[in-house]
Amino acid sequence: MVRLFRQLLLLTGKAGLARFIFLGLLSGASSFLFINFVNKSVGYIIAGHFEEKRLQYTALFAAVILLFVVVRRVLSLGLIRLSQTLFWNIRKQIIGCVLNSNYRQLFNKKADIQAAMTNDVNLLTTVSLSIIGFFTAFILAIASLVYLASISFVLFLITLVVAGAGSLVYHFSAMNNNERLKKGHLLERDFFRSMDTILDGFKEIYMEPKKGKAVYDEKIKRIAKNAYRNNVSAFTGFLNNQIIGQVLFYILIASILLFFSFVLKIKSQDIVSFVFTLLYLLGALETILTTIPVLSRAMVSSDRLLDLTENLRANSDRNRIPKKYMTAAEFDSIVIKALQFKYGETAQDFSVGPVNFDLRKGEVVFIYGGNGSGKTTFMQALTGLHIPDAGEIRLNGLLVTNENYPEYRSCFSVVFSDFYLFDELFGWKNPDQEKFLYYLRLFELEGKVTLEGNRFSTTDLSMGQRKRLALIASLLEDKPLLILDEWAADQDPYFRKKFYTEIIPLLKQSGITIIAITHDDKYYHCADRVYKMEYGKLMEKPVGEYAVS
Ligand SMILES: Nc1ncnc2c1ncn2[C@@H]1O[C@H](COP(=O)(O)OP(=O)(O)OP(=O)(O)O)[C@@H](O)[C@H]1O
Repeated sequence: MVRLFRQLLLLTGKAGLARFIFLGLLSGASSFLFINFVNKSVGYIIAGHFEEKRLQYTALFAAVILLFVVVRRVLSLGLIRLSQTLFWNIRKQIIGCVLNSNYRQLFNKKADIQAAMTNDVNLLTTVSLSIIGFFTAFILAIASLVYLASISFVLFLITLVVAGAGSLVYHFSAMNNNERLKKGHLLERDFFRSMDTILDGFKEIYMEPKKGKAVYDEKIKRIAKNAYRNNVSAFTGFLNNQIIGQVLFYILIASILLFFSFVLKIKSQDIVSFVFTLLYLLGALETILTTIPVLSRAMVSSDRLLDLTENLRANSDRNRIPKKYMTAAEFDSIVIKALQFKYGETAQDFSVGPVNFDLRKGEVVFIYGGNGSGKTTFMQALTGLHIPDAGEIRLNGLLVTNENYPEYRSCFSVVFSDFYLFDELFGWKNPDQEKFLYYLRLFELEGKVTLEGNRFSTTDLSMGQRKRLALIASLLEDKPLLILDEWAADQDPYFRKKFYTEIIPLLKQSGITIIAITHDDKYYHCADRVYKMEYGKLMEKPVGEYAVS
């Protein structure tokens, strides 16, 4: 609650919040004034001298209705704006944190982020709209209680005892319900995970519907069943509370009419006013009680959102935009000493290193090795995607540290084996069209794709062509180092030959330094140096071994 309040305060500022509170008070006051005028009018009507008050009360009713409309309009507009600002601010904040977060940490948080972006943010913003009703009802309830005390203090005390008993029941059951709501959120996250499995693996499911049925039966159905049970008991708990609250009030009203009015000898006019105000109080309490479950869910959502942003921030590696980009001409060397990287903490977790490795300007280096030997892991540690656990990296003699990692990473263009082909050259406003056309010819994609502004006309290409386009996009970035992870694996034999024997020498000639992970031993002679990765250890192999036979 406090965290949510702080978040709101950040958005509204102190003056803005004071304005909302003032308007909320006015809104509650206008509702209370209305009841008060109704009560008074009824009193005058019962007493038989309403005629002389008719004009005065016409004006008072008109004024209070006008006040109600104006205050509600201003308050509603303010809250709609606030809820939309909250909605987009939280989304932007989360995306900002995602963009700044550590690659390894982010990997495990996909489902959490998706659930937060859809469920939690939506809930939080819709609840901010129901706050008007809640706040007005709250003020009305307080004012009604004060009014009740002024009519009959004894009846007021009895009302307080009944309200207190209702609140206690509510409080204890709400704690259980909130736990259930938290569990509901966890189930929602599991649901998103399974949804991802279905959407990402749809090709495989389409080919073998048994897979889809198994995911449906074993995951979706189980989650739905658990979520159904959990949510039904949470909401039943809230509804039961509501019913208990209402029944207590009905008993109170009936007791006042049938019993207390005679025992306490209260004037019939006061009894009418008391019961009338009690009915209004009941309405206000009903609004409060129905809004509380939504508020509780919003509180859980807001806690989850704040936990997520705090967690993302804590794991941020401040992946800022580099202050300076190195050109190919400026690049001289990368020297790596005793680099080590380990996934996780246990003895079973795979590790790479210690690796000693150096790379000079314009070199072409190939790395090969069995599946799972650690080639990609090494490449990810070399490029700064994974931060090494030990050892040092020097770029042009300068030690790479946490402070200059962004500049270091920006020296590499990478085409990952599981690359993502952006349909726009994001971050490059005016790409060099001539260079693009040159590469398009070189990679034999002419007539297949064009560059419109910085957007590709299409990315609906074959896998091999998509990889060629991804490489072109990387080359347009003009980085000194090019890293390729099994790039040629999807190319046909003709283009594979062209890639190793023509394209790589051309790129080398233009000053680009290349590291390629490759299983194409037929072309290892095209490299200046060849390394083998085995169980996380990198060993240099003589290139002569791979001379063309
Ligand atoms: N995200 C990860 N978390 C934990 N361990 C991982 C992760 N990714 C890979 N590994 C482990 O690291 C080892 C090396 O994986 P890596 O991808 O580096 O191998 P590779 O040599 O590139 O293999 P391939 O030729 O199959 O692509 C694997 O055996 C795997 O157990």
